[in-house]
Amino acid sequence: MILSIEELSISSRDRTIVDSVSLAVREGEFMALVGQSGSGKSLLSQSIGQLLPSNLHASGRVMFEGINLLEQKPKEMRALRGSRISYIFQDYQGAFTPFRSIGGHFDEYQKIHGEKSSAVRRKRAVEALESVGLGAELLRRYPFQLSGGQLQRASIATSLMLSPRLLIADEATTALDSVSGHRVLELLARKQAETGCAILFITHDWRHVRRYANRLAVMKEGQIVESGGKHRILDHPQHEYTRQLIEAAPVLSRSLKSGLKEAETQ
Ligand SMILES: Nc1ncnc2c1ncn2[C@@H]1O[C@H](COP(=O)(O)OP(=O)(O)OP(=O)(O)O)[C@@H](O)[C@H]1O
Repeated sequence: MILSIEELSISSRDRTIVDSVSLAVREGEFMALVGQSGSGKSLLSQSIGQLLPSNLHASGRVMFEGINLLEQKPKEMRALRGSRISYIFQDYQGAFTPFRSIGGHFDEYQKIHGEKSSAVRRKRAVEALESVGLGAELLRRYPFQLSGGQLQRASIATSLMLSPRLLIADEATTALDSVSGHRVLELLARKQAETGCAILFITHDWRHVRRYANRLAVMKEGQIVESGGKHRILDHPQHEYTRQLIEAAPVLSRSLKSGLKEAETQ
């Protein structure tokens, strides 16, 4: 188990938003987290990296490589984030400062994580860009000179540069058109196969669940109502809410065969 969330609750001053959730992510697996808007998926994922808004408090345990992340000091968490645990967000544009070149971002990221040699930083940046299908010439460009899909790929390259063991992707493809979104997912799946990192993938898109996930967890009103192997849940959902979600997903409500065909042509 790479990540074990045990009885995690997240509360504001006047309400409990995530209520005693337990969830495990295994080494190297692709775990999808689904559920209606506002059910607490993003907050759950933010709590793993101590990224919750300051008015919210997390309790319980978030065990990663033998340590409870909720108890780590901010400095220790900063060292872990980006190196052992990485995030990819929907708002990838927010990850870039407008007037710093793409190369500048890669450089800064590595400096923060202790790489002192500028030659090594440059080499790694080029490799990282190439690994997501982008050329070294992009290093000199500024964020506004890249398309949405290119920028998201550049942000993924940054997230994967230091070979994290856990990648948390919160609606990473939502802001992209379906072709770019599909490319990003293919890229993530390929990088996962190469590096063996686990992925916790938050999505509303059941085509992605169908195609890429190994296991999934379904969240409703701050609780996980069902989790397990993808095929078990998609073919034999136990919880009424899961059934409703699957029925509401246009691709999945048809037969498996046509659902797959549609996903493949995206
Ligand atoms: N800083 C905050 N203070 C108080 N409540 C918050 C705060 N941030 C989020 N919430 C509330 O917590 C609930 C869960 O939010 P969260 O963003 O985790 O949902 P989600 O499942 O990720 O939704 P979506 O699928 O739309 O992204 C929502 O009701 C939201 O309004």
